Amino acid sequence: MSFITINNVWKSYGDNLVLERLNLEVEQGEFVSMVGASGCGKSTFLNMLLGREQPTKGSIVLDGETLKDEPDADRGIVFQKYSVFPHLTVLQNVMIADEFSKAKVLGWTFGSSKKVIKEKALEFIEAVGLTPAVKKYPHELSGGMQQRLAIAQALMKSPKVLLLDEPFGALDPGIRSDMHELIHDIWQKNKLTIFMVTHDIKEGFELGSRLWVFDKVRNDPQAPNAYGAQVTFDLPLSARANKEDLNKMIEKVSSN
Ligand SMILES: Nc1ncnc2c1ncn2[C@@H]1O[C@H](COP(=O)(O)OP(=O)(O)OP(=O)(O)O)[C@@H](O)[C@H]1O
Repeated sequence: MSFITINNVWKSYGDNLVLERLNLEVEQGEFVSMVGASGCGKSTFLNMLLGREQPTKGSIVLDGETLKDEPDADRGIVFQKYSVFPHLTVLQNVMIADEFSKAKVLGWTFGSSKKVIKEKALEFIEAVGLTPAVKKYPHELSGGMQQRLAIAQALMKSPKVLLLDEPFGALDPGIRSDMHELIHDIWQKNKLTIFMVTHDIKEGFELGSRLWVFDKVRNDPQAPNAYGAQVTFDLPLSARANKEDLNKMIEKVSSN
């Protein structure tokens, strides 16, 4: 059995059918990039993986268990908009991300467990390159640094699956490519399974080990909500596609 199995998943909101007939299998350690037109249901799909939304029909099975109907520590998420706490330092922001650490950070628990959490937080802070900023507050950080902080927070929960919803959409191109390196390294080192929504098809090709294109196969102009999107392309990608292959693949997907 695959690590994640998506069994005939349909999702609608009222009479708006957003996704239909999704049948997909994902192995542990895959990095799935997801692209598609605005409004075709990519975030909705991510929200179902997170457990924040339920399929209208069908099921999603993670590691042998049907997903519960609420988010848990198995799945960490990083959004385009930074989710850091403005009144906490970098270190406190990462420590508080630990599921059980809230009380400890606030001072109700002292001693060795707090020390362990701090050590773990410092490791992730180092992994995302924020060690020099450990005592800084979010308003003292650039956009890229805040996003690094959000990634460290997500990793702190040791998720089996990392969900990225346009994580680099708000960043400048130079910083984006640094972040690509970072997320690629984190993916490899932690053997994570990653799902990333992006509007940048090139980013999807560069970063993923697999690319899904969401699109509507059927379209009724008289009833635009009657049909949902499906995954119309499921392309395996080499570890890091070279530029020439990349351009060929982009042309192939863009012409469809
Ligand atoms: N909570 C909700 N209630 C009702 N409709 C919703 C809800 N969430 C999403 N939708 C609808 O589902 C459809 C898909 O939205 P979704 O945000 O998943 O698309 P997307 O592909 O991620 O779009 P974008 O690329 O613009 O972020 C849209 O028609 C949206 O209005």
